[in-house]
Amino acid sequence: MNPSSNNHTIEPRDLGNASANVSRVNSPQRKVLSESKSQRVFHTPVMADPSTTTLISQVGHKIPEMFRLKQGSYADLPSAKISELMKSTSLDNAPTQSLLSVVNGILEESVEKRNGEIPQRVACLLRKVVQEIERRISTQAEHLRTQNNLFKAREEKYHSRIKVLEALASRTRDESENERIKTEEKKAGELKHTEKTKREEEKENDLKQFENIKKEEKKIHDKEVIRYIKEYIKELEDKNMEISTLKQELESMRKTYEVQCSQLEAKVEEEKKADKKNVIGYVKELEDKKMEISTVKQDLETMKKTYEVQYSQLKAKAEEEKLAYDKKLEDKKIEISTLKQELETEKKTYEVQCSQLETKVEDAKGELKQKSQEYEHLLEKLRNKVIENEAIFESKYHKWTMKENQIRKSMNFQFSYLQNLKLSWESIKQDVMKKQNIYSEECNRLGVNLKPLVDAAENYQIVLAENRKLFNEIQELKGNIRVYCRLRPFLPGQKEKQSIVEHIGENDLVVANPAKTGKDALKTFKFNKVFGPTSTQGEVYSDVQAFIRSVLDGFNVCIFAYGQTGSGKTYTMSGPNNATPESVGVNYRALNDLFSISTIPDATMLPVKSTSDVIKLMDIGLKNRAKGSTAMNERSSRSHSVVSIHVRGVDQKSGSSLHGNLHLVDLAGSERVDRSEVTGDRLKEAQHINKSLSALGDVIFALSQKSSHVPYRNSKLTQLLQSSLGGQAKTLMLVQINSDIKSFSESLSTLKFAERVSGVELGAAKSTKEGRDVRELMEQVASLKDTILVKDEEIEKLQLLKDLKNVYPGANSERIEAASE
Ligand SMILES: Nc1ncnc2c1ncn2[C@@H]1O[C@H](COP(=O)(O)OP(=O)(O)OP(=O)(O)O)[C@@H](O)[C@H]1O
Repeated sequence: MNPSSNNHTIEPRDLGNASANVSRVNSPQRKVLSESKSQRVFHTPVMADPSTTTLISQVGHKIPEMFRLKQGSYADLPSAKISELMKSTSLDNAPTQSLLSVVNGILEESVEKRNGEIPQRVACLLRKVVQEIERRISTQAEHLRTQNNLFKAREEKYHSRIKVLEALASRTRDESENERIKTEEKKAGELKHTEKTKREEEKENDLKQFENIKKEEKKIHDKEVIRYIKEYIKELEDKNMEISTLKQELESMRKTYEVQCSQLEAKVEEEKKADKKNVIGYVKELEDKKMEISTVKQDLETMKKTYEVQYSQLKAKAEEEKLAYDKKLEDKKIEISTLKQELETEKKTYEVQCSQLETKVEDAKGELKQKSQEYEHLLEKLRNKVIENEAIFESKYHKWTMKENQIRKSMNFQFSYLQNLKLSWESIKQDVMKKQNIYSEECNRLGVNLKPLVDAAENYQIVLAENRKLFNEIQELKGNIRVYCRLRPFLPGQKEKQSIVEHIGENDLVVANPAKTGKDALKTFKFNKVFGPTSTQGEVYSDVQAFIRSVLDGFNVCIFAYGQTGSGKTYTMSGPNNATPESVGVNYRALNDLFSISTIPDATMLPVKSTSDVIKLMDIGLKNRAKGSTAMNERSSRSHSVVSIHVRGVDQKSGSSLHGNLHLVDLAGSERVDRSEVTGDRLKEAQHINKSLSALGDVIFALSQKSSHVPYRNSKLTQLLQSSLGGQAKTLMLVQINSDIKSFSESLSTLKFAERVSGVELGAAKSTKEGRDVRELMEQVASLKDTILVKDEEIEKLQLLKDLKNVYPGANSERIEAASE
C-alpha cells in the first residue's frame, strides 16, 4: 500500500515541522503552552513577530490562502470567516502543517495578548482544528498497523518459500546416494543453513528493530511523530531492498538446484543404460507372457462373440417387449383421453351444480335477511314485554312489601302469645315432675313385688328345659326314631303364597285345613324339632351333628329325608345347585365332620381319603341318579339316593374295635300323579317311587304296631334300611313340608306318616364297639370256626370214601380217592 495515496496522509516534506505540534495538541493545555513557548522559533504567529516572516514564507506556500492570517489576530477574524474555516471541506483540504500553525497561532495569541483567554468562536475553531489533527493521527496509526500486518504477511511468505526449498533439498537427498551429491547437498544444507541463520538473524533484527521502533514510537509519540513516520518509511524501503536481495539470493539458489537436478538426471541416464542389458532378458520374458496373453485374448474373443450373439437375442426380445409396451402405452393414452373427456363432462356438471348452489345461496341469503328482520321485530316485542313485566314486577313488589309488614305484625303478636304459652308450659312441667316422682316411687314398689314373679318365671323356663331334656332321654331309651320337620319357604317365582301352617313351635306345628273353619280346621303335630321356612342349612345340621358323631362310636345311623315332591328333601340333604359352603346340605357337612373327627383316614371300605373323594363318588352317584322336570319340581329326583359310609376302626389306647354305618338317604318324593302331570316313563317312575314309599310306610306301620312280622323284603329301599329301622340303630327322619295351600292334602298325609314314624320304638341303640378281650376272643372264635370248617370238609371226604368202599368193596383205595376228587 502506498502511504501517499491517502488524502489525509502527511507528505514527508510537511511532517518535519508539524510533528511536535501534533503531540502538543494531544497533551494538556498548560503543557502545550509551555512547550510552544520554548519552540517559538518555529511557531510564532506571523503577524506578531516580523523576525519569523522568513520562516513563514518558507512554509507558507503550502498553506492554503484561507488559513493564512495576513494581518490582525484570530480574535479579530469575522465570524463568517471563522465559520468558513470550520467547514469540513476547508479543514479536509488543509495540510496538517497549516492546521498546526493555526493551533499554535491561537495559543500564542491567547497567551501573549489575552492572558490565556480565548474568545468563544476562536475556541470553536481551535476545537475543530484539533479534532481534525486527532483524526489524521488516528488514520496514520491505523495505516501503520496495516503496514505492520503487511510486513508480517511477507515474512510468512518467505518462511513458506524456505520450507519449499528445504523439501526440494531433502527429495534430492533421497534420490541419489552419490557422495558427490552428498557433498553438494551438504553445501546446499550449509547454504540453506547460512541462509536460514541469516533469515533468522534478519528476523531477529527485524523483531528488535520492530521493538525499537515501538520504543521509539513511544518516545516519538512524546516528541516527533512525523520523524518517526519518515524513519519508518525509510525502514520499510530498506526492508523492500532486503526482500529484493533475498529474492536475488533465492533466484541464485534455484539456479544451483537446477544445475544439481540436471546432474542427477545425467546420472540416472547412465544407470538406465546399465540397466538396459537386464531389460533385454526381461523383454524376452515379456514376449512369452505376450504369447500367453494373446491365447487368453483369443479365448476372450470367442466368449465375446458368444456374448454378442446372446446380446443380439436379448436385444431382439427387448425390442419386442418395447413394442408391446408401446402398444400398452398407446392404449393407456386412449384411456387417459377418455378419462379426460369424462373429467371435462364432470367439470361441466360440477359447474352447473355450482351455479345452482350459488342461486340457492342467494335465495338462502334473502330468506336469512327476511328472518333477521322478523327476529328484530320479535326482539322489539320482547323488549316491550320486558318493560311491561318490569312494571308488573314493580307493582307486585309493592304488594309484597305491604304483606311482609302485615306478617311482621302478626308474628310479633304470635311471639307475645308464645311467651305466655311458655310460662304456662313451665308451670305444667313442674306439675309433671311432681307426678313423675310419685310414679317412680310406685314403680319401685311394684318392682319389689314383681321380683319373686320374675324369679318364678325363670325357674319355670329351667324346669321346661329340663323337662324337654328328660323327654328326649326317655325317647332315646325307648329308641324312637327321631323326627325333625322342616318347612320349605315359598320360592321366588311362586305366585300363590298362602300357607296352611298356623303356628310353628320348637317341637310342634299347627296346620289349618283350608276346607274347614274354627277349631276343627286346626291340627297339631309334635316332633323332636321343627324348623321354620327361615331356618338355615347350618341350623338344621347343628341338630343332626350328634348323630354323625355317634357313627364313630360304633352306632349305625340312618338319616333319611321324606316328603312330598318339591318339598326340599334334596335341598336339605345336598343343598341347592351350585351350593356354597353356607348352603351345602347334611351330606357334605356330615362327611366333613366324619373326616375331621376321625384319627384313621383310610379306615373305610372304599379308598376315600377326604370329603372331596366321597363327594366325587357322590357326584358319580348323582349323575347316575335319574332327575327330571315335573309340574311340581323343576329338578325332581326320580330315584332314591343313598350314601352309605362304613366306618371301621381300632382305638389304639384301649385296643377296642368298632364299626359303624351311616346311611344318608334322600328319598324320591311322593307325588300325586294328577298334580305332577307326569306321563309315560315319568308316570312309571312315579308308580315305582310311590310303591317303594308305601313299602316303607308298611314297615313303619308294622314296627309301630310291634307286629311279629315286619315286611322289609317288599322293596329294596326297606331292605337297605332294615338295619337302621329294625336294628338297634339311631334313626333320624327329616320330614319336609311344603306349606303351600295347594299341597295341603300331601302335607297332611306326610305329617301323619311322620307322626307314626316318631312313635316307632326301635329299642335303645347299641354300639358295636368291642373291647380288646372280646375282639381277641372273637378272632379265636373265627379261627376255630375256620378249623371246624376244614375238619368238616375232611369228615365229609372220609364219609364219602366210606360210602364208596361200601358200594365197591374190591376197589383200590387210591383210585377211589382220585375218582372222588
Ligand atoms: N329351605 C329352602 N330354602 C330355599 N329353597 C328351598 C328350600 N328347600 C327347597 N328349596 C327349593 O325348592 C325347590 C325344590 O326342592 P328340592 O328339589 O330339594 O325338593 P325335593 O323334595 O327333593 O323334590 P323331589 O322329590 O321332586 O326331588 C328347589 O328349587 C330348592 O332349591
